[in-house]
Amino acid sequence: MSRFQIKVPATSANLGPGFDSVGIALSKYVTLDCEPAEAWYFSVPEEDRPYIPSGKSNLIYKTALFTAEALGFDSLPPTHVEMTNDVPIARGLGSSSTAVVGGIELADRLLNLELSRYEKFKIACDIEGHPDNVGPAIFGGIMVSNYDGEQLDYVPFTDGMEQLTWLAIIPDYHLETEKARGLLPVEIDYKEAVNNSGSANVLVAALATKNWALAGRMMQSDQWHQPYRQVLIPGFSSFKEVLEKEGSLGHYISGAGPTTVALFDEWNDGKEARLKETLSDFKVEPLHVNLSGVQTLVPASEK
Ligand SMILES: Nc1ncnc2c1ncn2[C@@H]1O[C@H](COP(=O)(O)OP(=O)(O)OP(=O)(O)O)[C@@H](O)[C@H]1O
Ligand SMILES: N[C@@H](CCO)C(=O)O
Repeated sequence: MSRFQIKVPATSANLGPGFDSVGIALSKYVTLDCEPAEAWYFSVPEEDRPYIPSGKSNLIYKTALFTAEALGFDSLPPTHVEMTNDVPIARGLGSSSTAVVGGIELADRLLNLELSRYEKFKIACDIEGHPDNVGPAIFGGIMVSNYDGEQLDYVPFTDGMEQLTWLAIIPDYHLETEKARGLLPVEIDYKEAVNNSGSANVLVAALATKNWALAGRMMQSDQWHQPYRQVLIPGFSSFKEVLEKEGSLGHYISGAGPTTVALFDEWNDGKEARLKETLSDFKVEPLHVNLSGVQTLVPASEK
């Protein structure tokens, strides 16, 4: 085995009413530089060490082993994985998906599995439970998908996405997905569900036909999860006025939160400077679509 590098994009899930079903890959990355070693070891950036273990309890390793075992192998060649992480942990930008998708890619490479993207997606869904983050992290672009525990149906699309800016408004605290899911109701009224499903359908049709203004409006119409989760995001109710003043088409809680993402079809330095000043309690980062999904790169000297 030679040295190689795996690069996995961040993702933003739900996009409002596309709950557990719609997601986009964005221009922030976890990079894993891998080389043969005597024993498994993950070099984790200092600020992430309280949350990401360096040994075999690391989610990347656990996922790689799960993948290997699912394919009939009982071990993986020991590897030193040096992680560079630009995807903040537990902020709603798909950090756990970067680990899951990175782990599958790692097993694929170490054991020459040559899994298809569909096979990787299926394994990732079995681990993550829902497809909306792992799908775009594997394929890039926007992914619309459904997984019922057995059947995985999906439609990726990328057309026209490059022109959009997805502004991430990132608080400086963690919110674990498990906690944010714990706030959701067990049941929902039939009429309300029909209405929510209608909003999600219009969201997807608007994205597919590049009707960005309508897509933005639908992002804000969500009633599946945002009304229940807003309480965990101080300041969320004040974003609308601030963002609309700068021409935002709509905004939503990214994944399980606490990051909010706002959609812009026109972006410039002036908007960025003003929003950074107004939203100074948050890290404000303009992001763009990632079109490739996860990639493995082998240095020319190792080929
Ligand atoms: N690079 C990584 N390597 C290993 N484990 C990671 C990595 N990044 C995240 N994790 C694991 O995933 C957990 C965070 O997952 P969680 O689902 O709560 O948040 P998220 O994926 O960032 O948010 P969301 O799913 O809403 O987008 C961390 O506590 C850690 O256990
Ligand atoms: N769809 C998921 C994304 C976070 O993993 C949620 O909102 O809980």
